[in-house]
Amino acid sequence: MSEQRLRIAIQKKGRLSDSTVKLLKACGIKVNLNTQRLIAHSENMPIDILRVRDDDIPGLIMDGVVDLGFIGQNVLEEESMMRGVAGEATAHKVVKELNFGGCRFSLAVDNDFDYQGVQSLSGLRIATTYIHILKRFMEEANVPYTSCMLTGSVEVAPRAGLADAICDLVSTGATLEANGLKEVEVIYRSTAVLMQREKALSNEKQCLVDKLLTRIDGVQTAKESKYIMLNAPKANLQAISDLLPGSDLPTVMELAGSDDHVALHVVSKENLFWETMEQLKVLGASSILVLPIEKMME
Ligand SMILES: Nc1ncnc2c1ncn2[C@@H]1O[C@H](COP(=O)(O)OP(=O)(O)OP(=O)(O)O)[C@@H](O)[C@H]1O
Ligand SMILES: O=P(O)(O)OC[C@H]1O[C@H](OP(=O)(O)OP(=O)(O)O)[C@H](O)[C@@H]1O
Ligand SMILES: [Mg+2]
Repeated sequence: MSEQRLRIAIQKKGRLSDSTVKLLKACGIKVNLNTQRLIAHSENMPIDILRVRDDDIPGLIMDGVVDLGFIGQNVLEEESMMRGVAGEATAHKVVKELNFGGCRFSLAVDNDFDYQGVQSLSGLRIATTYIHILKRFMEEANVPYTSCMLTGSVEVAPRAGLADAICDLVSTGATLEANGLKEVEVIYRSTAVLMQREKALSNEKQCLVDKLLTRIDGVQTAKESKYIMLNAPKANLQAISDLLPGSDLPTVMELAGSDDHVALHVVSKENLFWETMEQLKVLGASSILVLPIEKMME
């Protein structure tokens, strides 16, 4: 691997992989990730993509072996605490928060457990993957407990008799429900982030990182924005514009053959909900189109 090429670590297979690969592609990085190879070289930029288990990504950045890494904040936090205890290097920079991988790290117990607050867990055994984040929470709450470290299938621990409670990642809550568990305490909220090694990069590499960060902003803003087109009666133009969420100034255009209606186009920073569309309709708007935006640069 050449020192001149930017090294980016991504999760090989799992919850973050698809969104990360999609983001890299949307940023214009051409790379063939259809093979099983650990390292993939971009065809159009001096970038190498390393595909590893997510647990390994923070360490690779903290040891300066890799320049950038896409990782869940929960894994980053856990690794930082673990290395802190072991006296190992933890320095890094979080250079971008990402709009995927959103989840919470929560305590959960059996549905029939009489939970009266975190004190109810006193002296019990809690299964988790992220033992340090759990430890910090329980110490702050001053509740003694025993931890049981499991790297997967944490939700089955109570039924299997391995633990009395669990602390695991939750998004929809479907996995908890399927295992007869209820969420009782959210102890950490996480999204995916882009992290960079602490030691300065060469000018060329840093320029490339800056370009990538601008492109990520462009992709993320575009994803949250919509291009809205509609026809509106001139009499209600102001009322209609006021209803459009977080929008820039609209473009108003003549409609061929109509004296009392105009076409209105606007980029909105938020999605347009059905309720708002119905209100627009009441104000006389018609032919309302809400279109996705692929890229943006402001
Ligand atoms: N249900 C979820 N919804 C959204 N994001 C999630 C969810 N579960 C986990 N995540 C986020 O995605 C990250 C990766 O989750 P995943 O389940 O793929 O990890 P893993 O099984 O540890 O993978 P690996 O094999 O790479 O170690 C988590 O650390 C968390 O930040
Ligand atoms: O609240 P939910 O939407 O049900 O999501 C929560 C589940 O998602 C994650 O696991 P994942 O499905 O990624 O599989 P894994 O256990 O193999 O990591 C997490 O570890 C939970 O088990
Ligand atoms: Mg993992």
